[in-house]
Amino acid sequence: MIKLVLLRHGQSEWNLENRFTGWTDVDLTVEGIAQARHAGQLLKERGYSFDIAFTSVLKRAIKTLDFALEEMDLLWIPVQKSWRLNERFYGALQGLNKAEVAARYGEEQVHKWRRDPHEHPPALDSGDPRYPGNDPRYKDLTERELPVTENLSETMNRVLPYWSETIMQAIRNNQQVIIAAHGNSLRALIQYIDHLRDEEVTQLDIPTGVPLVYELDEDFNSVRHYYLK
Ligand SMILES: O=C(O)[C@@H](CO)OP(=O)(O)O
Repeated sequence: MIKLVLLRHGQSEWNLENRFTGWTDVDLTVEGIAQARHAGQLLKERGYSFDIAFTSVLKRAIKTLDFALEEMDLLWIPVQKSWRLNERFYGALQGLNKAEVAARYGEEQVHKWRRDPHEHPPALDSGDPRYPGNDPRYKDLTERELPVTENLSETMNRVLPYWSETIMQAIRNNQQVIIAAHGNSLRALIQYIDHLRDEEVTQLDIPTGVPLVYELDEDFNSVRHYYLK
């Protein structure tokens, strides 16, 4: 039986301020750090250990992983970072307050932007300082790969190659894996692993800093899943 641990980052500064975050590289709050440490303590108490970790190139996920691994005395394991595990790119909404956007465009529209797998948030243009093409960490991405907006289904399209080519390969090599990532990159992965319909993924909200264990059979079919609490 394969046990895969998924961990959404701890509370970030913009979770707290209720702002659309996406690829903005905001830090963890004090509460977020405590959540990450608690996640590591729980994993240790329940006997989990890891051979390799995967995370995004955003510090809220990287630090969450590090705090959790520190609690497990596993800071030494290899960590692979990929932009493919980044949060969904929220386009021109990044930085805006979710309640203020709802007051302006209506709750229904904001709900669609946030949870409809096929709805695009407004795009930003490549001259915008928030355009990732200006950020050295994305210098190896092609223009096609650099997003100006993303819906959940496009997030899934860039998460899945990393899952099937890199992470599944590590699992096949009998490595115990933890993935520390983001609300929407994990939702995309879970939709795929658990064969969720669009309506089901719309209902799925993953809490910050709580380890989510997926048990998979040898063909990577989901058998059951549960949060460690
Ligand atoms: O702002 C974001 O990037 C995400 C995660 O915090 O928000 P939402 O849950 O609205 O998709």
